[in-house]
Amino acid sequence: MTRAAVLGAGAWGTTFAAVLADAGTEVALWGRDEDVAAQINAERRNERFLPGMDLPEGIHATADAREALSGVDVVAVALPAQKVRGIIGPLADAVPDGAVVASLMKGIEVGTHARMSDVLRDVWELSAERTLVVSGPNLAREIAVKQPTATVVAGTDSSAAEMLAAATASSYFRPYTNPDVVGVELCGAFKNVIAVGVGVTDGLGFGHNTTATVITRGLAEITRLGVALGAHPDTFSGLAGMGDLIATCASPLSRNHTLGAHIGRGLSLEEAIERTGGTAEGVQTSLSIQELAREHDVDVPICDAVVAMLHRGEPIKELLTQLLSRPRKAELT
Ligand SMILES: NC(=O)c1ccc[n+]([C@@H]2O[C@H](COP(=O)([O-])OP(=O)(O)OC[C@H]3O[C@@H](n4cnc5c(N)ncnc54)[C@H](O)[C@@H]3O)[C@@H](O)[C@H]2O)c1
Ligand SMILES: O=P(O)(O)OC[C@H](O)CO
Repeated sequence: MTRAAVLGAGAWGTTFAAVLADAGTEVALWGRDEDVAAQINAERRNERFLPGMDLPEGIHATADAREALSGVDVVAVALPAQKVRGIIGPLADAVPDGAVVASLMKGIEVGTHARMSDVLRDVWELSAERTLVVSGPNLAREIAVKQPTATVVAGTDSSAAEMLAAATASSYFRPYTNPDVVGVELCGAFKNVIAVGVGVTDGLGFGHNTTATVITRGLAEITRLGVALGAHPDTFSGLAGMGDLIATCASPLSRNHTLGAHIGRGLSLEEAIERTGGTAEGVQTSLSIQELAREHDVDVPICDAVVAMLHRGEPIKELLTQLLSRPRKAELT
């Protein structure tokens, strides 16, 4: 039987632990809060991060990360993207030599512009073959009640990706493998920025035409940057690309979408973060994406508008006018 450790007992880490347990994988879930771990073990609930959701029996929660990591075949990391480097650094010697390590995170590190799998590789000195990414249309609260969904397990070593896919597959969770780590990971991070943008237009009271426009042109931005970074063009129309964009931009469960809607209704960034709760990665990742795009000479006007709104407090209506009055261009380039 495969043994897994999940680091991070927030909404997604807890849900992913349930996915592993339901697939027959033995799973230890690490969270820093002892009360959260105690409640998961005693009541099969994580009321702080996943209120109202029942968890399966097979999860052993602990506040001791070294205990969670001991003897596992798979390590899955679900921590806030901007904090993960500092949190996992001290655990480097506790990661078993042969274990594959998967990033479940959807962000790009500010300053370094590193994708999360690169942060894991850097901090834990992992080979590319041992490092995986899981990303797709995966809203935690839907999966926690076993609503059917699919995801992508990306890895350069197909046998490692297949191992994690087998360790997560169940009657409600269908993993596909993909060798395009760069593309899958960029999709997961960049879609959060686009979801903030769609949330803003919702908050302004605009309808489905606007939503569809931002999603579609957002996908064009993600694809342009991804291809410039060496990703496979087909990844962007797949589950991690279009699939996750639809889920995140359409659902009120998305923290990024919700945060954008608060901004569109006139809240400040601080108020929006407070009201949203949980980790809305698009806020900081918008800065990294904008800088990455500049480095690679890629045009990302929606991302630019999100950065201007969130981080420079520029008026939304003026930014919209600027977006719509840019020089016209052909859709196909
Ligand atoms: N929630 C989802 O539906 C979902 C789905 C797919 C991917 N993701 C991604 O997973 C990642 C985690 O998201 P989440 O939804 O679980 O976030 P969350 O806000 O629900 O949980 C964050 C977790 O990180 C822990 N944490 C924060 N700071 C810490 C520190 N200094 N030391 C130790 N632990 C710390 C918190 O205690 C909590 O357990 C993000 O990158 C997100 O984009 C989320
Ligand atoms: O709640 P969000 O906005 O972090 O989105 C959650 C997942 O990434 C959706 O796939």
